Amino acid sequence: MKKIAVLTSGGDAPGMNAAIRAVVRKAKVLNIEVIGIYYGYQGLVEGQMTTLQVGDVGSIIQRGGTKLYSARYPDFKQSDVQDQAIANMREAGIEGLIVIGGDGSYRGAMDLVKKGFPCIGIPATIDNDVPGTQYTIGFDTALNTVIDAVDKIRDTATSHENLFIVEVMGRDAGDLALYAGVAAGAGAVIIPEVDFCIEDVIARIKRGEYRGKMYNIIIVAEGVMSGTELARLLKENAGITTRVSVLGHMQRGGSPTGRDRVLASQFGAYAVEALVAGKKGRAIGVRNHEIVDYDLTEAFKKEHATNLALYTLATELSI
Ligand SMILES: Nc1ncnc2c1ncn2[C@@H]1O[C@H](COP(=O)(O)OP(=O)(O)O)[C@@H](O)[C@H]1O
Ligand SMILES: O=P(O)(O)OC[C@H]1O[C@](O)(COP(=O)(O)O)[C@@H](O)[C@@H]1O
Ligand SMILES: [Mg+2]
Repeated sequence: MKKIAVLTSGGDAPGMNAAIRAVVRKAKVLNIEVIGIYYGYQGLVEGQMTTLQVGDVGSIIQRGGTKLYSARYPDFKQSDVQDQAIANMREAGIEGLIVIGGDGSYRGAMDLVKKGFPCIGIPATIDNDVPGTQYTIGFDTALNTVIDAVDKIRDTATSHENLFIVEVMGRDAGDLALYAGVAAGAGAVIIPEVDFCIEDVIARIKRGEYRGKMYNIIIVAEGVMSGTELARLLKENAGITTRVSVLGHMQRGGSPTGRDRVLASQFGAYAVEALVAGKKGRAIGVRNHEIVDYDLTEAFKKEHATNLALYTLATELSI
């Protein structure tokens, strides 16, 4: 293999740049040229690409976002659009593609594999919702961003004895909300993987009040409902007044944590090795500290499993 390409797709995640850097540098070690595709699948179809030299990925390991830009490009579900992407890559002499993204991006990659073009997926999304890997690039950074935000909200919540609802991203997954809830000591965590019961939330708040807790912080994952909706339910069902803080896209930004940088570096290098070894339609992941590869379809056909033991712990520790 003499020439490969790399792109970033879907929601950006801190650490994507570190993964791009690792791909380019590992490829250099193996004497392989790397083409960077701009704007994810859209750029692939429109032929927006450039050669990435070792120096082009200098000083990006510490930066959030993605140097290659990203896009959501629904047209990529169309077979003829995918054919165009493959034609562009073949014309440019590209023999394999590394896709850095989430479950949606993996579907696109698998379609290319089915059409005979080798692809490897690197999981990068703050949602941590890619089945088959315990962690995705960006999750740890986003988690620390949420923890920092909740810590700050706690300062004002305690000072004014207010009850706060913090709405956290994650699409249909509750990992970000759950891990942040444990790490920031939230009074309650509401995630899509556990049936929602307004009475339970109210009981939790009342129990806190009974033991003298005059403020509270409830973390709700966006996949369950919005913070505003939860505020309305608490008001209507128990007359409880809350303030709502929607953290929004700040959760996707910032300099990646050490953990995300290391993971991204390992994933990037491993993906290049996998392509060179002739693998195709494989997803890279981490399981019990070991970097592994597995069937790409497993990453979007299976359900993402959150850590329910951690949920139990969260409820136990926030009595
Ligand atoms: N079923 C699909 N078939 C082909 N391409 C897809 C499919 N789903 C998503 N994609 C491509 O992957 C891109 C990113 O997917 P998205 O779900 O938005 O983000 P993520 O990859 O982070 O989960 C989409 O904009 C689209 O170009
Ligand atoms: O910025 P957008 O396009 O509104 O997307 C918001 C979504 O993107 C995310 O930040 C990341 O999701 P993906 O990794 O699937 O792209 C989700 O947490 C959130 O629901
Ligand atoms: Mg996704």
